[in-house]
Amino acid sequence: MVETRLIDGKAFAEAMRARLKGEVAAFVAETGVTPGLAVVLVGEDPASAVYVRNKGKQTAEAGMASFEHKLPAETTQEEVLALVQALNADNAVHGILVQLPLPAHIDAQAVLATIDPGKDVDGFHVMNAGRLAVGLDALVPCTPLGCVMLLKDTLGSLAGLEAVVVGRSNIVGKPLAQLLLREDCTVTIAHSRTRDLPAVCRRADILVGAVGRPEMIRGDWIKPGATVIDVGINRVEKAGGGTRLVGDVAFGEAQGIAGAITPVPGGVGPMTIACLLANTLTAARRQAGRA
Ligand SMILES: Nc1nc2c(c(=O)[nH]1)N[C@@H](CN(C=O)c1ccc(C(=O)N[C@@H](CCC(=O)O)C(=O)O)cc1)CN2
Repeated sequence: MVETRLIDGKAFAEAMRARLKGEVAAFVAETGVTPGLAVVLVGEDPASAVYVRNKGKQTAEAGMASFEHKLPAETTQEEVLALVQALNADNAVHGILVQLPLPAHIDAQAVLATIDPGKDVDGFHVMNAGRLAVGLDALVPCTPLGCVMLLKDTLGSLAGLEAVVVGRSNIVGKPLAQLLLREDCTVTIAHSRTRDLPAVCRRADILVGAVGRPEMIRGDWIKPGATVIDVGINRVEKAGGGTRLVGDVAFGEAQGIAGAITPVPGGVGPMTIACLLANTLTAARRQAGRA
């Protein structure tokens, strides 16, 4: 039986935001420029509306300017592209984020491709994905960046560790694999067609769940002592009515097996917005020629 340590992403993100607030104040004093983040929300998805509200609030708390653009669900692709182009040209805006998912009639790839790569604080533009893949400086997707920060804080050096990322999305799985490779891990990306997924997971010193399937990764898939990062945020029905959030990992079963694990909520989720603020400051520094 292993004693399982809880990785407190909420506390880590709070400390990071406090640090960033100081760095933003120093940047403003030095340059006279206030970093600005524009967030575009299309439609009325309730979870997205909460995330966008929190982004605006935390951006302002960090001393940065927040520009929110809320568009109705029936907005056309051309209208979204025109807004992104206007934000690209706006000198007060250093970071642009289009909240995902977009309504089905909008081609998300076309929208992401229109964002100026220097203002792409989500790191989803192919230019940033490519730069990350070949080891050049890039704006890095926020959730994977947050995962690696928590891992390094928990484990120190990640060099030589066997990492298994379950999930191959462009937003989390693929960029996270690139970041872990950059940390000299031996990386496997597993997915729905992987043969004997439990056996692949059992090899992992670092096991990441990023599939969006509630509690799919069971306790007996975890190698004793492994560090488990749960990126899943799944809302499920509670037995007595109402809903609760669970991750992609069966958290209760992981107790006594994993060496350390991120909870849901309060693990990886809060790191996403903290890293977004960090990317916005990085983008502003680069645009001001200070990085
Ligand atoms: N353009 C983007 N769209 C989306 C991203 C993204 O990084 N860029 N990620 C997710 C949503 N997301 C941010 O946008 C996000 C998700 C979760 C959290 C978070 O703090 N979660 C809390 C629980 C929140 C709750 O109660 O529902 C936690 O895990 O503790 C922050 C941001 C998809 N879209």
